Amino acid sequence: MTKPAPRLQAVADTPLAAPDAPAAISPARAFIGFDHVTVTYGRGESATTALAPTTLAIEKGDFVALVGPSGCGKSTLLKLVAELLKPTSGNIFVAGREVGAEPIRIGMAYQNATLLPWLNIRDNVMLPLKIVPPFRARYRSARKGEFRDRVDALLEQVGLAGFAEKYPWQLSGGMMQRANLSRALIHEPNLLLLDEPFGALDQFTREELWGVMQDLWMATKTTVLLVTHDLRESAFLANRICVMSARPGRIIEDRKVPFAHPRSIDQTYDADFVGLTQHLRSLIMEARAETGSGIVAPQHAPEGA
Ligand SMILES: Nc1ncnc2c1ncn2[C@@H]1O[C@H](COP(=O)(O)OP(=O)(O)OP(=O)(O)O)[C@@H](O)[C@H]1O
Repeated sequence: MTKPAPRLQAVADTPLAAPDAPAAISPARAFIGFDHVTVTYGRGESATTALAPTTLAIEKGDFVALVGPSGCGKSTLLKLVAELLKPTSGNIFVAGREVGAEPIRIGMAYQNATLLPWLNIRDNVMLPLKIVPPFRARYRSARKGEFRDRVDALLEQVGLAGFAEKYPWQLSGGMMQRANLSRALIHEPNLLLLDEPFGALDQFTREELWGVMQDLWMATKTTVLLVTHDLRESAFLANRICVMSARPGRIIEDRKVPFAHPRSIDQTYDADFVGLTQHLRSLIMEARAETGSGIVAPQHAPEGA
């Protein structure tokens, strides 16, 4: 079995280079860049510092997984990128500009599929095309047939062929998440933000959707930021994993995942793969132990183990 990588101590807001650390680039030149960003919620005695000074540079086309103890600031980081939250200090860059300077197309999917119950699946998935420029103008100029074909093609790609006319309540949880992912991707986002989108699914459905997500990412090469508690999921999908400390969160390790895509579920039981997830787990266990807080999802044991 491959030896787990050595534990790395981070002493500043920039993590020490892991053996497979991505090349260092300046946040201002990155596709997504965090430059000494902090977040404190509230004020005075009720203030909670969620994010300690964090510097991070994500390149276009990266699939980055954010893992760490519960409450360490992973979702906070996603909200900053989506401009749902402003940093308390520091600068955030998107596509080489200050966040918000030039809007980019963002797709989002969360743990609970937020499909509108009164729309069928096709109309749910079509929604961003009605709202987001430049598609909005084309939708108004009666290109609906073209968009309908586009939605149906994507539904087929995610395994929902024949379900376009169904309503969300007629689908299983896994099917709803397939539709949710389709809606997040239909408008060809430059950036996909995923906050535990597979967290509520059973293991087999989750693994199926990892395959769907991997295929979609390989086809589109959209930049993805995935928050997950499932370390196997992070190592299956991402080409880069950032591990965060307990709150106030900071990145304590930033490493490339050394396995070529496409990856198979069987591969996740290989010694190298298990070594990587064990290493991530030990980092998070140590981070949790520092504060006595946080929840780490158990690793899935190999079948028959
Ligand atoms: N609006 C808010 N007001 C006050 N505190 C908040 C707010 N949002 C988040 N927090 C706190 O900030 C910290 C980080 O929250 P965040 O949701 O980013 O963590 P997380 O790593 O995504 O957690 P989990 O893995 O459990 O989903 C937590 O302690 C949380 O309680």
